[in-house]
Amino acid sequence: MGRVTSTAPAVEVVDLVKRYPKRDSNAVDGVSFAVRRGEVFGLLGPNGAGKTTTVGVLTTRVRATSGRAVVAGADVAADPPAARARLAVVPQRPNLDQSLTARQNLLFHAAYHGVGKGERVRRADDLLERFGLGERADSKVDRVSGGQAQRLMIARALMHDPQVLFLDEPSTGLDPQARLFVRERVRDLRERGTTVLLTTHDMDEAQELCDRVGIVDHGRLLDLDTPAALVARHSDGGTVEVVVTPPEGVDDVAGAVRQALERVDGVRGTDEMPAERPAARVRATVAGDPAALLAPVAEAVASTGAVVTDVRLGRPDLEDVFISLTGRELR
Ligand SMILES: Nc1ncnc2c1ncn2[C@@H]1O[C@H](COP(=O)(O)OP(=O)(O)OP(=O)(O)O)[C@@H](O)[C@H]1O
Repeated sequence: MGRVTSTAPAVEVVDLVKRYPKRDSNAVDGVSFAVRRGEVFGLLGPNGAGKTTTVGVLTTRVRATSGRAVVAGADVAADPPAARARLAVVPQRPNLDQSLTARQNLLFHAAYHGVGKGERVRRADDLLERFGLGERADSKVDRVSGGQAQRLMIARALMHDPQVLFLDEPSTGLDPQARLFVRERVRDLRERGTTVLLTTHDMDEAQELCDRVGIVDHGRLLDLDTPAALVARHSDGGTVEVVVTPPEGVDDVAGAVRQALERVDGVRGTDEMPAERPAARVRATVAGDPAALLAPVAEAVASTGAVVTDVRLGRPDLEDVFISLTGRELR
């Protein structure tokens, strides 16, 4: 299939609104964003934020109340078949055909999308191999594990060579190993130039996988940028935690260390944390990057005569961004 060669975005959403019947608020409440071609883009938000509904509209499964959505140049409302030919979706819940083998699931999907016979067989072999399903190719799907089913759904989605792949909560419910495998496959797809739009409520997944992340809550897009830029914009600072051994004859080493740390430029405050006596653990809340304060913190501790035996940096992440934007935790 011919690829779109212009610089038009892979996905474009303008003022999208979806209100389900008999609901008194919008599930998607005026969302606009664009995904670049070749990008891995994440929608990050808690359950009920409107991520699945947004993907539903983009994949022609949900009809928008208003607004516009375009995938690989096809307007999803005006020309759903064109959109469906250029996109693929891996839904949250498994929807494989249980009566078919793994290979048959792939072949039927490709046949439905009009891929010729020789090409279907070639693609199925290639994808079964890439997704580590070679040995499972001729097993009935009801015998495969949850992780294998997820891999098979992604492989199936790729059978018609989509330009944009939608992954709805790709690693929810998977064990750590299966999760890792899915993440590696998403990175492969990026290298191959496939645009990926994924939804997640897992900030580690968003931070690790996505070139850019849109933070959604209550149907609204609160901010959108690279994970690093979001963190820089919405969370200032982190923590430096030190474990210290007191010098001979000092009873309140924690108090002395806290006093010394509070005089360090960039330290906003300190707390004493539980520790095994006679060691003490003190956490300093700092402005900016905590790594930049390592040297002055070490110096301040040394000035008390205590010896540092452990240091831990607490760097801000997308969870802090979410809290800063909404006042609530993501999970
Ligand atoms: N078919 C439906 N009919 C009525 N309300 C719905 C329907 N689907 C979703 N909703 C509601 O729309 C809102 C957004 O749900 P949506 O599933 O899009 O959120 P989400 O961020 O994807 O969360 P999840 O990860 O739980 O799917 C929620 O309040 C949900 O209850």
